[in-house]
Parts: sequence; structure tokens; C-alpha cells
Amino acid sequence: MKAVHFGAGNIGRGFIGALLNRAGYEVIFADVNEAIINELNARNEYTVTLASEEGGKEHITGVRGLNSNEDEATLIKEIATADLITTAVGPTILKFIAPVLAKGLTQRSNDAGPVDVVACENAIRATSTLAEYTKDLVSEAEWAKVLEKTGFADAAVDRIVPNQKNEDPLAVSVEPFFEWVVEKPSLKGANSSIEGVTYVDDLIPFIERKLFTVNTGHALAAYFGYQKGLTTIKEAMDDQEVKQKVVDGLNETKLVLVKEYGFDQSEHEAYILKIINRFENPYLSDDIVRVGRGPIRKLGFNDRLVKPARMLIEQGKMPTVLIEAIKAALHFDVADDSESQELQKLLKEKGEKETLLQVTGLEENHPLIKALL
Ligand SMILES: NC(=O)c1ccc[n+]([C@@H]2O[C@H](COP(=O)([O-])OP(=O)(O)OC[C@H]3O[C@@H](n4cnc5c(N)ncnc54)[C@H](O)[C@@H]3O)[C@@H](O)[C@H]2O)c1
Ligand SMILES: O=P(O)(O)OC[C@@H](O)[C@@H](O)[C@H](O)[C@H](O)CO
Repeated sequence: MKAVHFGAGNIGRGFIGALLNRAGYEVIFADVNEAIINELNARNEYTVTLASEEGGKEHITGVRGLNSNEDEATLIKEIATADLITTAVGPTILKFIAPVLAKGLTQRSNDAGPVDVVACENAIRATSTLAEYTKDLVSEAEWAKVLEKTGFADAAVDRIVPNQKNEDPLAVSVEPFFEWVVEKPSLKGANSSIEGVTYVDDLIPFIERKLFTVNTGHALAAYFGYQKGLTTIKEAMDDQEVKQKVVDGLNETKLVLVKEYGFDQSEHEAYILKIINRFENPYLSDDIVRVGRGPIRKLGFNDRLVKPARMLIEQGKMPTVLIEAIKAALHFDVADDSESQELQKLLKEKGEKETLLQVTGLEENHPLIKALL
């Protein structure tokens, strides 16, 4: 079994590539980062270290890399013969990988077996989004042929992998916890029994539970921590005011998740506690600037702050912490985060109201906009 994985970054090397390698797949990383690709091809291996008291290392061997900018022809051939294609590049990058994916999928020979595409991004139905981008690049007849043998399965992935500060550019330190949930009915290839993957019939409850608990909680810690001039998520969680806001905010999203999807309340409370513990992991140093990155994406209509706030309002309850967090996110101003710079420019040029309307996609008379203003 051969897997082509787009994105040899934190989650690509630290989770998806490592899990597939352990499950017996030949893993080929495709990335635009030349230094990482060269290093992968020079060594064909790297080490994953578990950030915990016990530590523990996993040696990933037999992997290789492809520069997706410079070696497109080879990448197309690998996609055309792959059994599984995964991504962990960021939701805003999916449109840039769609062209090579379209070429690879349309060049699969009639004898090639089925293949599955699984986007492992923090967004609701990211694989379906990638499928739409890909569909737009081919003819109707080509797309019908692609769909005969290609499964596009949505997924949720959970493992905290901070930006790496190791001397070894391939080494990656990860938290011990991991969860990869894949929507099984959409698979067409032989990828429905990968060890370590949880298969479900309907992904939506799982991706929303993950996004609106792990990622909402993370965003609260990051944006409130940033307001206080803190640097890491651990520092933010050590600040009792910030921690209390994270807890209160997750109690707001709990109301939404329990009502909408029927999760058991006490099981959900245990899930929240476990996540808070994960944020407090003393063996992990995760920068607030990483967790808060891309504030325009994070303020989107269906993302971790605005969607649960909207859903709570639909239940007749006004959120308080989520509203404070949306305001804090607006002022996340980090020099090397291009979205945060774009957001600050928007705020200066258009003011708070127009900026909020633009980035959240909410109507002017939405109660959330009124409350925010
Ligand atoms: N790090 C985490 O804790 C974590 C956990 C769960 C999910 N995720 C999700 O995984 C995705 C990746 O996050 P990350 O933390 O690994 O980011 P990252 O920046 O470490 O990795 C992204 C990689 O994608 C590569 N890339 C960018 N454009 C590309 C292109 N056109 N073609 C191929 N590769 C390209 C980058 O060079 C980089 O190596 C995001 O959607 C994120 O939300 C991250
Ligand atoms: O990757 P983002 O930018 O969507 O969100 C930042 C973090 O919350 C995220 O990467 C978490 O570490 C991860 O989702 C944990 O599973």
C-alpha cells in the first residue's frame, strides 16, 4: 500500500505519516519546503518523540519526499498509482494542491485499483472542500470517471504538535494522545482498517466536537493569553483568569454540542477535563502565536468561535466568553502571521463593524454582531 501525503510539517511528520508508516504503508511526503524534502531523501527516516514523563521514541523509516513545486511530473505519477492520498497543509492551502491532485487522479490507468483521499485539516468537511476544488478543474466526464474509483472521505485529526525547535530538522516532538476519525462510508479503497484510525458513519458530530472543544479551547487560551502578553499555551493555562475563561468558554460550547448531537453531558465534561490537561502538559512547549495563527480563518462563519456562538444564540442563550474571545482574536497582531497583519489592516481601513461583517460572514442584524458591537 502506498500513501502520498501532502505537507511534511508538524502533523504530517508527527502524526499522519508516522501512523501510516507504522500501519505498513510506504509513505511519500509532498511538500514545497525544499530543505525538509532534501533531508527526507538524504536520510529516509526521522524520529518522533513523545512529550510525556515516560518519553519514548518512535523511529520512522523508509519514507521519502517529493518537492511538489519542482517535481510535479513524478508527483502526478505517484498519485496515479497511490492507494491513499492524505493532506495536512492547512485549509487555505487545499486549493493550491487541487491542480496536481486533479492531474494525478485523471491519469490513473484503467487497471489501477481504487484510491481514497483524506484531508486531515482543522475544518469542517475539508476533504469535501478539496473534492470541490478538484472537480472544478476537470471536465464532467473526467470527474465521473475519477469518482468511479476515488473515495473522498472527511476526517477529524487530533494531536497537539507544536512548532519544532529541534536541531534535527526532521525530528518532531508530539503529545502522546492522538485521534484520527474517518467517515467510513465514503471510502472506496482498501483503507478501512488502518490501525489507529477510528471509523464512523457520520463525521459531523466528531469534527464539531473536536473543533468546538479542542480548538475553541486552544483559541481561547491563545487569544486571552496574547492579550496578557504571554508566550506559550502552558503559561496561559497557568494564569488562573485565562484558565477560568477557557473552562467557561468550553461550558458554552458544551451546551451546543450536548444539545445538537446528544453527547452524554458527563462524558463530555470528562472530555473537556482531558483536553484542559493536554493544554497543561509540562513536557510540551506550544507557542501562542502558533495556536492563534490565521485569525481570519479562525473568525470564519463555520469555525471554532463564530459557529458555536451562533448555535448557542439559536438555542436562545447569549454567549459571553465566546464573544470576548472573538473581540480578542480581532486584535491578534503578530508580525509574521500574514492573516493577522491583513486583519489589522482591515481594522484600520474599515473599522470594527465592517471588519467583523467581512471576516465572520454574519449579516449586519445578526444578534451576535449586535452583541459584539
Ligand atoms: N499541529 C497540530 O497540532 C495540528 C493538529 C491537528 C490538525 N492540524 C492541522 O493540520 C494542518 C497542518 O498543520 P501543521 O501544524 O502540520 O502545519 P505546518 O505548517 O507544520 O505544516 C504544513 C506543511 O504544509 C506545507 N505546504 C504548504 N503549502 C504546500 C503546498 N502547496 N503543497 C505541499 N505542501 C505544502 C508546508 O511547507 C508545511 O511543511 C492544518 O490544517 C492544521 O489545522 C494541526
Ligand atoms: O491548526 P489550527 O491553526 O487550526 O489550530 C491551532 C491549534 O489549535 C491546532 O493545531 C491544535 O494543536 C490541534 O488541532 C490539536 O489537535
